[in-house]
This record gives sequence, C-alpha cells and structure tokens, in this order.
Amino acid sequence: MCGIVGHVSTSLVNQQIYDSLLLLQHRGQDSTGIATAEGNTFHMVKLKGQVREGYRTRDMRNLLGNVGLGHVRYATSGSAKSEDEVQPFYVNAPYGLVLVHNGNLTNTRELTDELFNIDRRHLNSSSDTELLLNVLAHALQDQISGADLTPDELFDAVAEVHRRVEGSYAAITLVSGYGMLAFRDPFGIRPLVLGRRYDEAGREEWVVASESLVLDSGGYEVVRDVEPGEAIFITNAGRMYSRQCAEETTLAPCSFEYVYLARPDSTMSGISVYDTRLRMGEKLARKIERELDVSEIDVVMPIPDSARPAAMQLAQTLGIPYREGFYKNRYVGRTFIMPGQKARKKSVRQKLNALPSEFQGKNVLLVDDSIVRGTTSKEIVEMARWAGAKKVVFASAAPPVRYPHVYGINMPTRGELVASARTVEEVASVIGADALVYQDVDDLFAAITDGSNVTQLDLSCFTGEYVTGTVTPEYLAWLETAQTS
Ligand SMILES: O=P(O)(O)OC[C@H]1O[C@H](OP(=O)(O)OP(=O)(O)O)[C@H](O)[C@@H]1O
Ligand SMILES: NC(=O)CC[C@H](N)C(=O)O
Ligand SMILES: [Mg+2]
Repeated sequence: MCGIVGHVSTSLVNQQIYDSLLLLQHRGQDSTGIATAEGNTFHMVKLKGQVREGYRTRDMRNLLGNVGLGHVRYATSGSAKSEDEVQPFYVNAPYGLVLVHNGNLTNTRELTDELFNIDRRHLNSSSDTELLLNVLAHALQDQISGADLTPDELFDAVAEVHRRVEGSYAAITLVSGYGMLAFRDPFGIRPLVLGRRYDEAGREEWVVASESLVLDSGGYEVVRDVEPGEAIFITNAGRMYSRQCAEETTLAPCSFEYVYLARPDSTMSGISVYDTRLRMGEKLARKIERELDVSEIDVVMPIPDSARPAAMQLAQTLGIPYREGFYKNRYVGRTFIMPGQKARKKSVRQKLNALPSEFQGKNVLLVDDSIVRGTTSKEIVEMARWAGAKKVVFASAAPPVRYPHVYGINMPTRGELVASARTVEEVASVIGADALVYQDVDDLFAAITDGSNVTQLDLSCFTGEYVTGTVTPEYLAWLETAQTS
C-alpha cells in the first residue's frame, strides 16, 4: 500500500509535500518521490528508502512551483528494489503528465500487451503504475480536440481508464500547464480524501491525500472523500471541477486499511480508524469470553504498535489489566511492509523487546491486529515464554488471512499465509501459542461499518471473494509465480 498526496497551493509547495509524505510514511517505506510543476516545467526527485533520510536540502530547493504531488511506495507490483519503479512516473505527451498511484492493477498482462502492440507505447519497467499512466495518456491523447484542454476532456479520459483498467487505483496526476487531476477506481478500494484551506488573502488551497491525518495536520478542512469512480480536477489557479466518470460504482473500501494499514487518527469513508479498532477489540473480547476461561488470564498485552487500540478495549471489556510488556524501538519501521522475509524476521527481534517483570509467572493474552505470515506472532510468543510467561494465549483482531490480497497489499501467495491451509489449532501450534482466537468475519465487518453509510467492504484476504469480480483462479496462479520481491 502506498501513500499519495497532491497539493495545489498559492505559494511554494515543496515543504508541504515533504510534510505530508512524512505523515504517510507508515504506508510505504521502499522509496519516495516528489514532483512539482513550475509553469510548464516539472521538477522531480525520486529516492530509495524513507522520507527523512532521503531528501536533501538541495533536492527540496529545486522542487519549485505551487502545484505538486508526492508518493511513498510499498511495492505490490514489479520489484521493491528497482530504481525504475520509484514513483512518480512521467510521460511527455500529451502535455506532460506525472502520476502517483496507490493500489494494484489486476489486468497488467493484458494492458502490457495492448499498450505495446496496439497503442505503440513504450514501457520501461514492470510497474503497474507505469501502465496506468500510459493508459491515461493514451486516452487523453484521443480526447484532445481544441487548443485548450477542458475538464471534460480529462474526465472522458478517466472514463476510458475505468473501462480498460481492472484492480485498485487511487491516483493523482499533474497535467503540465493545466493543473492536478485525482481519481479513484469504481469500487473505491484505496482511499483518497479531498481537503481545502484558505491562504491569508482568502484564496483556496487544495490537497488530496490517502489519509485525512494529512489534512488535519496541514490545517485543511475535510471537504469529502473522492467518490469511487469520480475524478477531480483542480486548475493551477485553484479552480475545482469534478465529475463521476464510471458507468457503475460500488463503494467497497479495503478492510485491511482499518485493520492495519491506516493510522488510527485517520477517517476514511466517514469511518474513524481508531473507533473501528476499539470496536474490533470489543467484539473480539466477546468471542474470547465464549471460547476461553477468562478468569485464568492475568494480563492483556498489545503487540505494538497497530494492536494498541483493539487490545486496550479488549482488556477493558474483559475487565483484565492492560499492560505493555513489549517495548518497541521506534527507529525500526513497520516490519510487515518490508520487502523480503529475512528482513521482516530480523526486524521483529530488533523492534520489540520483552520486559520480564510483566511476564514472570503470568498467563498472558497477547493481542495483535492481524496474523499474516505469522512472522511477528511466532517470535513474540517465543519472547513471551523466554520472559517467563506461564501460559501464552494469542488473539487476532482480524480473522484468519487465508487468501492473497491483490488490491495493493503485498500478500500475493497462499503459501506465505500461515492460515491459508491450516485450522486455527494448527496455526496456534505453528506460532507456539497455548490457544488462539481469531475475530469472526461478520464481527470485523460490523466493527468497520457500524454507524456508517458503508454497506460493502473488500474482505477478500479473509473470504476469497474479490469485489471487482475480475480476479480469476488463473490470475491468482500466475501471481504466485510473478511475486513481488
Ligand atoms: O503475521 P505477520 O506477517 O508478521 O504480519 C502481521 C504483523 O505485521 C504488522 O506489524 P508491523 O510491525 O508491520 O507494524 P506495526 O508496528 O504498525 O504494528 C501487524 O501489525 C502484525 O503485527
Ligand atoms: N502499494 C501500492 O499502492 C503500490 C503501487 C504500485 N502497485 C507499485 O507497486 O508501485
Ligand atoms: Mg504489528
């Protein structure tokens, strides 16, 4: 999952983009890039690694202009290591376009073939984002009629993107000389929110971003989410246009955003991530009450960071003390989104350390937001025992992850998923826990949607049902071989 942001401002935008990307760092750590538009010229800086270590003062100084966009990447297509796949992507025609993308396309093979053999467009990487940009550029080229580009021509091009492209995409594009275009796939799988503020002269400044916390911190009001299938165009002068560009839309946001990916202080589709995690904790507590003898549990502990709100609420619901027995090194990034199993495994130990005084002679209930590959939980259970725990019970605030996630989270092969071909008891034994309780899918659904207008979610990694309806067994088999590294 990546983080994207675009700003249309009345003053230099480089620092704002940098600040926004820092706030979105939890969505991707592989690489980052910023592009700005100064008149008809794009300035662009792309780097491997994270925002804080990457950008130098001289990079920032060159990023001139009042309009720009940025990206933090967590690779889901192609390779995390490839320099050629760092976003933004650029094409010089029509007009000059740069694009950032969060999501994952599922018809990349067909698009690659069509773009080369029919549209005669050159592709220089195996990134699906490069495909998305080229489909958009080709469609826009077909739309241009007069000397000046109109919002409707841009929106018609997005409509063509919706017709050709399958999968998930929240994207932001700069159109040289004109402005910034943002659009979201017809299922709204990946998030995108629009914000506005006023400068000292009362002029509008706009932002679109993956998460609302970017808006909060920049002093923007949340205007609304970009609707599924909708496109928004903001001119360089700050005039905003929008249009629904898809023939049919169904809002089905990715449930994994609420489980793990998004920051708790963000709100997506009108649903607070933090409140969702509290509700997940409460529902999981009820299930634990039904399945285990709760009086035997001495303490509830979260696996930092993402499990904290759920574990806190779970402990309160059960009336059991909540303790923090694992201490986290804040300088190690998120382990799940690191490329490569070796790095992930090493990082869990570097990242978390157990405090023996909290474990000695106790029956502990460890709560994590999810168990995906089982890398974290296996190490954690071992550490809890080493620290002196008598009994280690594990609870996952998400249901078993049994199916590949094809919409922008890197879990493409069933073989990697610890729960894919195992019963709950078998997973418990793999991770070394005395007992294991998973959230039910219905409870997760209710925890996310309760009190909101959202009636559908992408729950595919838990259920195997893919909302776009275009994910075939043949595609999933191909994915296993074309795995991102
Ligand atoms: O079963 P696994 O494959 O290990 O994946 C699941 C773990 O990975 C994530 O933590 P991560 O360290 O990425 O981030 P966090 O600090 O936000 O919890 C998630 O919160 C789980 O703890
Ligand atoms: N996680 C994402 O959104 C990744 C975007 C794109 N698929 C890439 O791999 O670069
Ligand atoms: Mg975690």
